[in-house]
Amino acid sequence: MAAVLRKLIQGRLPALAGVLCRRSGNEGHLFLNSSGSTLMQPRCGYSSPTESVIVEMDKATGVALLKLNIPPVNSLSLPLLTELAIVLDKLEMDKHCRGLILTSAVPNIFSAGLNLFDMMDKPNEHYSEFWRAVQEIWIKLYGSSLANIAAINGSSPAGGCLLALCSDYRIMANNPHFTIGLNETRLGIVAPFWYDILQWRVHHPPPCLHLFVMALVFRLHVHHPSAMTKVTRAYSTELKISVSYVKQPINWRSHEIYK
Ligand SMILES: CCC/C=C/C(=O)SCCNC(=O)CCNC(=O)[C@H](O)C(C)(C)COP(=O)([O-])OP(=O)([O-])OC[C@H]1O[C@@H](n2cnc3c(N)ncnc32)[C@H](O)[C@@H]1OP(=O)([O-])[O-]
Repeated sequence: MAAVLRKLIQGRLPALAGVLCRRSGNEGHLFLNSSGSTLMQPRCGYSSPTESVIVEMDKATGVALLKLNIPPVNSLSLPLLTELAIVLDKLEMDKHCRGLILTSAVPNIFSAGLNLFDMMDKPNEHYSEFWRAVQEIWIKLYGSSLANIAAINGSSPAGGCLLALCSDYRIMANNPHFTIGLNETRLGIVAPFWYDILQWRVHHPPPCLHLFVMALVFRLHVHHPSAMTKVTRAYSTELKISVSYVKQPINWRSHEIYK
């Protein structure tokens, strides 16, 4: 993974001016608490159970390791989405940061996708706020100037798959028990049309190409390589077109509709 990341971060644009996250000489773990403020901890620090996004910044490489840390399944609740958005903003503005790896601190689970309880028995205002937060994450990850990798170390259905697709590169643990894909249709949830845009980000075949194809076929798992190969061939034309759009920056004005 280190080699992949090194390759990806080559050519990273000079860091943005301004550092939102002020650091002392004590580089190491950076935690974001529920109020959005950061707490510096020594490199060998540990995460408090209440920290939902843990950031371990490696000063030598400029790579931040982001670990989702909401047991039992890292479901994307409004607070978690909000925290993640704040972390991404801070890293984007951190002149030391050149790339990030998104992974999970919860064993066997990357993310169970959107928190189902945020999508039921709530007032309409909540749904608006929740969906806005979902789209913010997509826009921030998709539009990030940092090289970003999803290290998928567990199951990653639905919105978890979205996080992976937003990244520049995906690496998934080879475990037959880990599943990934768009299962939300079973719940009556239709993937938004902007999911299509994610195909533009798919490059570096075959791993992320496989993942993209998985997003197109319902409940196809990574450990079915022969099925994957067939589907990949079937979509090869579309994928070639997609590659030309890789890293296409977001035009915020034209995406007003998503806000
Ligand atoms: C943007 C595009 C559109 C996206 C749409 C979506 O993402 S829609 C979302 C589509 N996502 C899904 O449909 C996810 C479906 N979930 C799964 O496939 C499995 O839970 C698993 C493979 C993630 C983990 O398997 P496992 O055997 O390791 O664990 P387990 O199954 O025993 O669950 C442990 C606890 O977590 C709870 N919980 C789980 N998910 C969610 C959730 N999303 N939310 C809230 N809670 C959730 C579960 O109820 C249980 O709670 P309990 O009873 O202990 O109080």
